[in-house]
Formats: sequence, C-alpha cells, structure tokens
Amino acid sequence: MISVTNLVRTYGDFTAVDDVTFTAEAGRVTGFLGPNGAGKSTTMRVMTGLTPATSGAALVLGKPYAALTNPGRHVGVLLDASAQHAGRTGREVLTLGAMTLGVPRGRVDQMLDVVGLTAKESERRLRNYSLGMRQRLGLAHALLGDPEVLILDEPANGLDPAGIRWMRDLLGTFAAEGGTVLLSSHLLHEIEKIADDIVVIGRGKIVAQGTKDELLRPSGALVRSADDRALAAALAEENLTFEQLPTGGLQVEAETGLVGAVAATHRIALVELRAGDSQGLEEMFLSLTSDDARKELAA
Ligand SMILES: Nc1ncnc2c1ncn2[C@@H]1O[C@H](COP(=O)(O)OP(=O)(O)OP(=O)(O)O)[C@@H](O)[C@H]1O
Repeated sequence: MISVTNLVRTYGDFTAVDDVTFTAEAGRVTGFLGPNGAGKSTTMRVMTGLTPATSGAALVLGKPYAALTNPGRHVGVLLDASAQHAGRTGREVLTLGAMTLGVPRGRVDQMLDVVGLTAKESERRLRNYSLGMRQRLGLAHALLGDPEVLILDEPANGLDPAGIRWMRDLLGTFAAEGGTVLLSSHLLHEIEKIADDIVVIGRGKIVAQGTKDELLRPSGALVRSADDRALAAALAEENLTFEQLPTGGLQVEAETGLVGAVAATHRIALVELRAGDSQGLEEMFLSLTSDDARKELAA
C-alpha cells in the first residue's frame, strides 16, 4: 500500500505538489491521472526518495522509501524508461539489476519472458530499442526483485493498443495476487483501460478520486421532447438542475424515472429519455488540460 498525506513540494515560490492526499491500495491498480506538468512525476519522485518533500509524507508499505531495507525487493520503480545507459544491452541492464538486488540470475530470463522481450532482442543495445521495448524492459527491471508494490511513471507511453492490453493483463494479475500498483498517465483513455481506482491531479492539487466505476458512472438523464422549452420550464418548476445541450435536448441531474414522471405530470411528450453519458470525468479532465494549455500559452 502507498499512502500520501498532505504532501507539498515547492520549487522556489512555485508549488508543484500542493497538499496532495491519496492512497493506492493493495490488490488494486491505481491510475494517477493528470495533464502535463500536473505534479505526477514530482509526487512519484518524493514517494521513491529521489526528491525530498517540503512537507507532508509519502509512505510505501508504511515507511518512507529510504527507510525500507533493500527497497528494490519490496518496491519496483519505473520512472524513466530511457534513463538506462544506451550502450548496454537489455540483458546487461537486467543482469546488473539482479546482482544489485541479490536475486538469482535466472530471474533475468524469467522477467524477459514476462514482458515479452525475445532472447535476440535482449542482446540488442538500448539505443536501438523502440520506446515500447524500453518500457517493457523498464517493467522487467521493476519486477526483478519480486516486489509487492509497483510505482510506474507513464509506463504505457509508446505502447501500441495491443501493448496496452498486455500491460493491463500483467498489472491486473500483479494486483490480483495482492500487489499494489500505482501508474501515472496524462491520457484518460489509457488509465480507463488499465486502472481500478483513479486519482486525478491538476496543477498540483487532487481534483477527483474514486473507483473507476464511480468516476465514470453515467450520471443523470438525457431527455428530448417535442417542446424542450416547455420541458425546461417543467423541470425548473420541480427544482431540478439541467443544462441545455448544444445538440438539442437537456441533460438533467436526476434519474430517468423522475424526469419521465415530471414530463408526464406536465403532459409533455418525450421523444427520447435515457441515462446520461459518463462524461463528467472526461469533461473535467479536458477543462484541466485546456486551462494548463492556456497558462502555457500565456507564459
Ligand atoms: N526540479 C524542478 N525545479 C523546478 N520546477 C520543477 C522541478 N521539477 C518539476 N518542476 C515543475 O513542477 C511541475 C510538475 O512537474 P511534474 O514533472 O511533476 O509533472 P507531471 O504531472 O509529471 O507532468 P508530465 O505528464 O509532463 O510528466 C511542473 O510545472 C514542473 O515544471
């Protein structure tokens, strides 16, 4: 389990991580989602002891990373798949990792197999690896010490759709066996495919968290009638909150049954009534992204 409590990290007068609190539970894959520059990597760097916190705490298995004995045997970390020496072969990288961690050399071939790198590919130098191959190698490296926790920064970056499915299966199995997985991404659809729980960060602050099902659950009702204006008046009279959709119809913050009943009471014929789309998270994420884009343009 990973627990982050009131974590703050500042650089001069800039607050990169601003009072962040969340947990990543054992047995679950937690997606850490946020646009570029939101503070994901900084949070993960604090978590893995690479950057000190300004205040607050990030604990892995109940302790600061640096206080763990032989941390690589407990926590597998992949922060930058391109950080390895470009002149080394994949096999050399893993062999050095195995020696450092004190795990049998046999683990190297096992992990190559787990991440789907062939013996031939493992003999190539990293400078000749594609980004996807580097991610696979990085994951193999993170798994070498047979850890209970995985902390992975943008691990799906560079993977094709089949690679993303492969990663989902791999991380899902790891979590099903009791492991804790925290992975970051700036792509909602990537996180949606891989994670059980989602923590959303924007400009250093947590803006949403919950299970994927909670956050992506369809909300409210979509309704169209022959006379949307009369329908809007009826909904307002019943104190229901709604929004006129640009494509026609209304998005109402109420269950379909209630909306249907209001329409019937007011004798308004409906042409469509269905559960709303699960667009809440996507819209929130898009607005975070566009705010950041505006900020960058203004800078
Ligand atoms: N060493 C540093 N000195 C100054 N500012 C920094 C430093 N490290 C990170 N930052 C700033 O902190 C903010 C958060 O950066 P961070 O790398 O954590 O974001 P991120 O969510 O991981 O983004 P990305 O998806 O682009 O990797 C950014 O504005 C970044 O410029």
